Amino acid sequence: MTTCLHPFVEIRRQLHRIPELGFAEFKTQRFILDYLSRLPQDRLEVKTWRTGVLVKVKGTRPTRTIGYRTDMDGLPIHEETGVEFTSEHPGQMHACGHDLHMAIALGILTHFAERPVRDDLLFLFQPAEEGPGGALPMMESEEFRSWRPDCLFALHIGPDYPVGTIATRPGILFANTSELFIDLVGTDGHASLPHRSNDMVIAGSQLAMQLQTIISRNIDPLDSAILTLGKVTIGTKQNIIPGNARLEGTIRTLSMESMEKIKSRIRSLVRGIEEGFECEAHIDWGANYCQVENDPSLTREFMDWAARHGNVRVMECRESMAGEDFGYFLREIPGFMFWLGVDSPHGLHHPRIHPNEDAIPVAIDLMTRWLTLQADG
Ligand SMILES: CC(=O)N[C@@H](CCC[C@H](N)C(=O)O)C(=O)O
Repeated sequence: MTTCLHPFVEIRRQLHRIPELGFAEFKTQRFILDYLSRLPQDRLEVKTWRTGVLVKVKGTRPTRTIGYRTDMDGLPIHEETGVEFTSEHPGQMHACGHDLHMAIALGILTHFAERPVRDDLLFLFQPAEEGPGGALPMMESEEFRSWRPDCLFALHIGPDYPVGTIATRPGILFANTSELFIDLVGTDGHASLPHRSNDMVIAGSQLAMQLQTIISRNIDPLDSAILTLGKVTIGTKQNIIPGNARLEGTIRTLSMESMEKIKSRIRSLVRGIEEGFECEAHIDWGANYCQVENDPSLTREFMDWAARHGNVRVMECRESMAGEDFGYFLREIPGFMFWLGVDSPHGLHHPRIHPNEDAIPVAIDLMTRWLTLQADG
């Protein structure tokens, strides 16, 4: 027996098959452009920027531009869901819901392409959210600046929330982030000659432990901050003293002050390791995202409206220590982001994340009505 899928669930599944990493979303961009070409064209204007897409749906009597943003990229994760629409790209997976985000954006866009409203609507398909960050360069592009919206909205799937629930808060929703890469360089040698080498196993593991003192000893306990080392690479063989160590991680804070303080402590501890172990060190901060700070009054208005007129249950949530480069847009343009409940037993970035697709029509309906309210006044 074949079941008839909701059209945007089908689209989500097609996108799920072709995850691509940041700024390599070539098939994804092609998929979106092909889809757009099948919509009524009379009110659509389409531009590309790198692997992203910008779509304007022209209003009937526009006075402003209402924006909606989705991200596009997948992650370097080997999928283990076992679904029949599993990733066709080995080692790459939509494990952060960007396939759902895009399907929802296309659903909303389709509605307005067929039923225009008074104001212009701008849909941003933004690449590279997972890194190195597409929001900031997209904002700086001529393509964006010439169509800059007056307000901007977005959602992120929330595996911890049931379908039919949305969660958000006025003010900070997502943390400041900074990647962290530290290289230590000592001297390789024979395992039996420690006095003639300079062992980076000892220096690197000392540093890994010392870094964990920063949050517990230097940050106000009532503030929130994280320093996670996700990868440490030292050595090649059990009887070789390795002269290189690489520590890779991420820092999360709810204020720029804490971020600066943590970076300053990292610099000091790394200097201490250089001095104490007579090695050389190099720190690279990688990609940095600013916090997602929801506009307080727009967010409150949305939460009250959704609770009364939406088809959803609305929760006021706590801040998340995840990062999102949507924060760069909200630094300049009023708007908000919210969690869309998708009730997955496995969380974001997990190889078995399995969002409940019933959330897709819920989000399309909710945001179509919210954007209509914004655009028709
Ligand atoms: C929603 C989500 O999971 N976002 C990512 C953003 C990555 C930021 C950056 N590459 C880093 O690792 O610091 C997250 O890991 O929170």
